[in-house]
Amino acid sequence: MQLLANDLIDIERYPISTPGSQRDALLTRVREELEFRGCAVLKGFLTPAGIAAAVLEADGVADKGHRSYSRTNAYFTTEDVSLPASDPRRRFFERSNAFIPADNFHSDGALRTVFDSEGFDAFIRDCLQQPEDRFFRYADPLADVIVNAASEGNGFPWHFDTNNFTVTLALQNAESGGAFEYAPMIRTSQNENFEEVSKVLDGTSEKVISLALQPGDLQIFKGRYSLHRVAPLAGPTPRYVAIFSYVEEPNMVGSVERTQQLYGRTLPIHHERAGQRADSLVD
Ligand SMILES: O=C(O)CCC(=O)C(=O)O
Ligand SMILES: [Fe+2]
Repeated sequence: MQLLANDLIDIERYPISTPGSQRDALLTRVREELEFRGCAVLKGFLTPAGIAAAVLEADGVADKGHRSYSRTNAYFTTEDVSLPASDPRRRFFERSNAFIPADNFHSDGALRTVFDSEGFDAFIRDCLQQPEDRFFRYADPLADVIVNAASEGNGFPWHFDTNNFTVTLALQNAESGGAFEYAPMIRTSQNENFEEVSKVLDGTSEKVISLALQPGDLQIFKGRYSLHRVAPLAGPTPRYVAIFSYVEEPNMVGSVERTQQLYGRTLPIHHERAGQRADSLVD
């Protein structure tokens, strides 16, 4: 049976591809949330049928998730012992999440049916108020559409994203825990703000916001500048979140090191394009 985007997305509530006052009002609300907190949520973006189809798709490829459960710092870099031990670049945490790489999600599956639906990219770009020449899909064939499958344990510890803009679709929650926590706009492309980053890692920052997302919720998030994590979780049910990534530069892919860590493999494109970045943040 062919999946149709209009059955998967609640288009009555979220007419993302229909110009008009309802779409305009939605854009106004989302832009405000993005401006003040670097994050906006569209509750119930997927229909119940959309949630069911996406969970079925994720379950079907869950065994393709890379489960290295490695220790990572907020920057996905290897340890630099020349730095003081307290430096946030030397603070490593355990992960308990596996990423199901993008090449497991096919164009006729639920996730790409939503992602590739007419007007989806344009709506996200409008929300983010990005000019056309500063808004591209992440060109990484292992990472443009992935599922974060987190099982009991530490979740996905504090980190920054390489891609500028992340769009997530919550699909399934664990029995407990797994909140999305973030420190809005804690760094800029000019300033790493290691001091405040350390406070977040220590659990002493007052900047952290916690969101309990429900299956079907769409979240737009500026993850390159906002330190964030999936809080520890418990119970036998994996937490599934689909992630669609966008960047400000064309042709951008993940670094070799990060791709190897997250997906357990790299492709020639990761080596060919190593180091192509618009900024010089750590990663
Ligand atoms: O699963 C989530 O809610 C977000 C995961 C995340 O931060 C990431 O994959 O970079
Ligand atoms: Fe992230």
